Formats: sequence, structure tokens, C-alpha cells
Amino acid sequence: CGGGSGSDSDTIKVAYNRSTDNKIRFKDQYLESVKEQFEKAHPGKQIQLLPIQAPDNDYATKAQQMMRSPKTAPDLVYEDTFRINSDIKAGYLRPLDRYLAKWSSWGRFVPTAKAAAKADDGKTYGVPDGTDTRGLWFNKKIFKKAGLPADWSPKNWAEVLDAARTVKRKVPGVIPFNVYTGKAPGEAAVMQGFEMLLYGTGEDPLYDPSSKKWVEGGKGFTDSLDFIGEVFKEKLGPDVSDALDPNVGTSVATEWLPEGKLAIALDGSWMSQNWINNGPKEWPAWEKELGRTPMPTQEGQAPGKVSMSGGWAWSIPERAQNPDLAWEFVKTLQTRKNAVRWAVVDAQIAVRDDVAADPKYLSSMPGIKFFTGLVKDTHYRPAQPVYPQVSSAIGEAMESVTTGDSTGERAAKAYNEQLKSVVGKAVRPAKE
Ligand SMILES: OC[C@H]1O[C@H](O[C@H]2O[C@H](CO)[C@@H](O)[C@H](O)[C@H]2O)[C@H](O)[C@@H](O)[C@@H]1O
Repeated sequence: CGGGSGSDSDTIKVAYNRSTDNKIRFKDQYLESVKEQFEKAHPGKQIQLLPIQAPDNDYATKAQQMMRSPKTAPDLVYEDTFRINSDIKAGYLRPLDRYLAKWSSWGRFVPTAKAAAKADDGKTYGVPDGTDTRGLWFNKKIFKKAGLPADWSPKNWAEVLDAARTVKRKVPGVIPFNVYTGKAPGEAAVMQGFEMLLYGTGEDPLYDPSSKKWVEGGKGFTDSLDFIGEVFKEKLGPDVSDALDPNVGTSVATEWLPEGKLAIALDGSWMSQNWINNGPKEWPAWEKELGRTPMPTQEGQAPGKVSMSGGWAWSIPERAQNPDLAWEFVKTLQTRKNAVRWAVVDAQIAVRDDVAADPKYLSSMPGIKFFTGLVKDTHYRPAQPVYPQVSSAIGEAMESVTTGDSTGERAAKAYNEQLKSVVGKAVRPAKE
């Protein structure tokens, strides 16, 4: 990949992330089919798909490199919404308002989705194609062997750890609990792991929008790190080397869960995308064998459960050579039919009201009701340009407690120092 836009005004170059697992190709297949539709409807125009096969962090770096020059900038890029503000600030993306104003489907998007790609300047830089929530998946067969209930519903962190300890004792050879951690898995660790803990601890989020300040790591931050430290100290998680592998998410989705090697996974609503779509890991029994339950707050404090939400968006780079044609392709990606198809294929939570009401969407994904139900208690990451840097600092803190090099308290202190170096004075102490 890495081809540039060049000067061919009939070709749209579309950069997107391709899974590092060669068996996972449903996004490629979906894009190929939309490309065919588009080319049929626009004779003489071509879509050139530019898959970037890399772990999440490397994908972002590569896409940013490409966007720096008109010679290499794609005409369309798939952006994780947590990076979009940083890419806007870097000048990589162009506002889409003039297109959106004339596109009636934009009125179908829910406000949180519209906000996900909106910058401080009030302009919108991306069209989101779904969102997600997070919770606990558990293997009922392993739970049965361990004497744990099929309707498991932990009320606090202690009950999650207790169940993992029971599995460790009674079902040797399986990994009791996966919580993503460390630097290499990138945002998967920070969001699915750390933030699913932190946002269930109490008063101190990562960022305080009212004071426009980042919140120093306090008790909740330290407790979240200690929870992770405990999982690895007690050997309730995977081997540390596996946990710190950039592709651990693929192992969870295509081996550990479907092969019955993992009892509990703190993970995303989209996991079933791996077991449908004719691969990468066909697992028709997943619906019967896996249970789902919300991640509880630390002590069970209201609202009792916690979730985080993210999503991806299609953006047009500032240096794109064919922005108008690229926008036409976005519209094709987002015909109602295609938007429904994508939501189903990628196991997304719909962000358009017409997609959310579509019978195909509503009936095709077991679990959709459960994960959509988490939306009302969900949290969004700070939509700040520096967030990706803050996220890296959290990944470092997580890694140091995972390897046992640090305690939660020391890792939180180191985070506070790094936070200051990233955001300067825009920091306030934690309340607790
Ligand atoms: O919905 C499927 C997608 O799930 C992942 O993205 C989600 O989790 C990320 C953190 O791991 C988060 O940054 C993003 O905003 C979420 O949508 C995954 O990274 C994608 O490849 C996958 O298609």
C-alpha cells in the first residue's frame, strides 16, 4: 500500500485498516462490494482500495504519514474517532460541512455520533459508521465446570475477581480472565481495559470538561491500576508475554474464546463479527456458549454498571486530490442498505435512526439488545487532540503494573508527571 493520490481525477484512493489476521477479511469484502456498486453507478470512475495491514497504532502512524503530502494522501481515510481530533489539529483532515448540509441522510445520525467527529471549531470532519459498547463475555461451559452460574451477574470488582479465582482453582488450564493491558495493544488496552475500570470508580474522570482540565490520577486511577496488577500477580490473566502482544485481541477473538481457553473477557460489543461472516472463526455455537453481563462499577455504586463507547468514521484528508468524488463514495457507503449491511457485518451499534429500526439489523445480531442497553450508561473518551498521547501514557502505566515493575500508586504518580508534560497546565488534582 502507500500509493498516493497522484493526479488521476477519476480514481479515489481509500485507505483503511486491514486486520493482521489473514483470515479476517470481512471489511475488505464489504468495501470491495461497495466499490463495485460505485463503479457501476459512476462509469469511468474507479475506487482504489488501500488496505493498511497493521496493528491499530501502526495503522494510525501509516495513515498520518500518507496524509502529510498531496503525493501520498488518500482521498478517503478510515479514522478511529479517538484520533480524529488530533488529526484535525495536525491539519490532516478537511471539514465536511458543505457536503453534509446538502445530504439529507445526515439528519438520521444520532447526536452522539455527530459529536464524535466534530472539532472545537464547530465543524464536522467525519461520517461515523457505527458505535460500540463494552462488557463482560463469559464461557458458560467453563462456568458450569467451575460451579459458577450461567446467569452470572457480578455486582462489583471483587465478584469479578472471585469468579476468576474460582475458575483458576476448579478448571486448570484455562485463562480465567482477560483484561487488555499495556502499550502494544494500544487503545484496546486503554479503553477496553483501564477506562472500563476507571469510569466505574467514582468522581474522577480522565478529563473535566467544565474546567477544561485533565484530572490527575487519584484514588480511582490507582485502584484501577491495582486491579490490573492483581489480575497478573495472581495469574488470573493470560501469560504476560501474550497480554502484551499487539495482536492479543485477535487471539482472544479467534482462539481463546471460541476454543474454550478463556473463561471471562472484558471486551467489545463487536466480538461476534469474528464468528459470523464465514470466518475468520466460524463459531455457530457462540450464542449458546457465551454469556454477557455488564461490567460492574468498583463497589457496585450507581448506576451499578459501566461501559465505554467509540466508533470509526470516514474522513476526507486535507490533501486529498479528489474530495468531491470521495464524498460521493461516502454517500454510497452510507446508503441505507449499505449502512445496515455494515452494521450487521461489523456487529456495530447503529448510529442512524433508520438503521437502528431496520428489521435486518434488529434480528441479525444476537446480543444487540444487551449491548444497545448499555448505551444509556456509557461514557465517551475526551474529544481532545491530546487524548492519544494521554492514552499512551495510560498504556505505560498499565504495562508497569502488569509486569510487576510498579504498584498502582507509583504508576499513577509517573502518569501524573507525564500528563503534565503532555497537557502543560491544563491539569487539576483528583477529588479523591
Ligand atoms: O467495531 C469494531 C471495531 O472495534 C474496534 O474499535 C473500537 O475499539 C477501539 C479500542 O479498541 C476504539 O478506539 C474504537 O473507537 C472502537 O470503535 C477496533 O479497533 C476496530 O478495528 C473494529 O473494526
